[in-house]
Amino acid sequence: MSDNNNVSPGPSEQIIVDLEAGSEWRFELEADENIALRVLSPDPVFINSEELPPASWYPIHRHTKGALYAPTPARVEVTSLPASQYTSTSTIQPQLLNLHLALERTRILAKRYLNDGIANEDGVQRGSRVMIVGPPSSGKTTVVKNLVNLALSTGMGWTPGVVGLDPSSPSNLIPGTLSLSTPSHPIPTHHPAHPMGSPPTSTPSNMLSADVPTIGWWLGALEPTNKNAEVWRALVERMGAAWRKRCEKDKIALASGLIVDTSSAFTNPLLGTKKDDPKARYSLVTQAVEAFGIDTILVIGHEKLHIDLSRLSALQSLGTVVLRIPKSGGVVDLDDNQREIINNFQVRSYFYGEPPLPPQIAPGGGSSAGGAGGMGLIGKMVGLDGGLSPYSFQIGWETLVVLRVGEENSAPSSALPLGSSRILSPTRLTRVDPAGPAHVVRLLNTVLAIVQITPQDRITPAKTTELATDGKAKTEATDAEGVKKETGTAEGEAGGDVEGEEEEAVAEDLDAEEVPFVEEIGTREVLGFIVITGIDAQKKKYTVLSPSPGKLPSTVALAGSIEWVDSA
Ligand SMILES: Nc1ncnc2c1ncn2[C@@H]1O[C@H](COP(=O)(O)OP(=O)(O)OP(=O)(O)O)[C@@H](O)[C@H]1O
Repeated sequence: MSDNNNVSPGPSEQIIVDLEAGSEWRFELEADENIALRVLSPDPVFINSEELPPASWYPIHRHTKGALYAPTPARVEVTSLPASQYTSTSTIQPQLLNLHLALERTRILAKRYLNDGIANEDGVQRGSRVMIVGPPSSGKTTVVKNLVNLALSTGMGWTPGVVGLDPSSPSNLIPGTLSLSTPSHPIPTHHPAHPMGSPPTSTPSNMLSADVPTIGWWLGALEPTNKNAEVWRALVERMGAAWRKRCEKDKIALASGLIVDTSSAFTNPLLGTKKDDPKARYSLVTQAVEAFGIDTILVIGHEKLHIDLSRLSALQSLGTVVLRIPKSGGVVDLDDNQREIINNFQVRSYFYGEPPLPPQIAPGGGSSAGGAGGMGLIGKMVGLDGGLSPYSFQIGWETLVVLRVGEENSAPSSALPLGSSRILSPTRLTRVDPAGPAHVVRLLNTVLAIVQITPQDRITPAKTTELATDGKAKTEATDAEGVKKETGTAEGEAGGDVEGEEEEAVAEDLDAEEVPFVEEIGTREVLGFIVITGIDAQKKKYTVLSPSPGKLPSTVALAGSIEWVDSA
């Protein structure tokens, strides 16, 4: 590590950072620090393996932590020097590059095999599927991003799948989501909100359409726990199936491989261990390996985890290779407060798009174009996505059907007759009763995931609480056998408000206590997200924020424990 003697004031008070070959310039931006960078030397400089465009300004927003990497001596101009910055020659970039080369070899062999039928002596038939695991703040997401950007920079046209199994730092959606995306261009590092790409743009037809095509599934919590493990398992199964389906149709996706980011909860050996198999260890890791066909697990740092996973018989029988890579010395340990700030930022940019450039770093050449009182930068700025215009409207309690998924949301067992126990599906749906005051208050500021409903998803009212022969009370949701045939399309019935006008109730037969949908809708991919920003108990209406004007694509929504208050 070296101190600031690599930083010097340049001509006309430029701030210059000189990087020696193979070194990193690391920075941590505080809440009031926004910077822009430009490369002055001829050789390339990288940020998370994306090459900085030569001579253009590259803005980096407040709260971002990261590093520039220079393989050869480089000179970079910075608009202002962050309070926390230093250079270091201890970088893991060479290890990441070696990994990338190994993955690239597999991709090329797989492509030859899939396109031209040319077999290879290693028997490679598809791109590698790699899962990164490690403790909190070990640099998992950063490693994923580097490997993805390295693959996307080769010019080979790869479209690697990126799986976000870390709902606390979701790739390109909002906290509480699991995602599968297929970026096709190197992903920039302008702000900490979306490490794997720009937030979705607002289009009425599909709220998840984005620079990076993404499918999302809603866990509604920031990490897997023993309570939501069954919902997690169901979601991961579905994600694995979505990736398999994609690969069946798309040989390039199959050859490009898959890179999976995981929750730090995966390091807990007992996470998801079931009562009927108490000896199982790392059961959610094994399940993800099976669901996605993972062939390589990369453990960051953590020696014991590496040994544990290498010895796990379930992984050995699947033939999964477990490798260990060093933790970068630059990784910043984020505290709860910083995580909360980033999570809020993620939700905000889902609705509002990229934040506008702060006046100090907006282009403007000294004019006021950069904003009131802004100095403005002279020179070209890299192209940025614009802001989005979300839309707020009111919708009736009866129109928006809010559901919760999972066992933990059902009534407490203490409410059952003495000596009874209930048998519940772990992914059962519970309708949030809008008339129950406690429920309604709990929904304020709640983020909801919208799910698509088809007529086949509707069922007749659930049969409930029948007494089993042993005298125990048994509660079951009605399953698809009870499908009620209806004629109209879901879209025709389930609409959101257009320009503030409230729609009629979805279906008159909705009883607040019953969930008239098959359980499977609780774990299917989501169409987008809304937030309940207000509740009018007298008029029985919610005020919701939606990313785009017009009809909601469905009025069935899943709640979780994710809340958001716009504090920007
Ligand atoms: N070499 C580096 N120099 C400076 N900052 C870095 C470096 N590597 C990673 N960081 C920063 O450290 C922070 C934590 O890294 P990252 O999010 O990749 O870790 P993680 O293991 O995925 O965290 P989580 O606990 O959320 O799962 C991020 O803000 C990241 O940008």
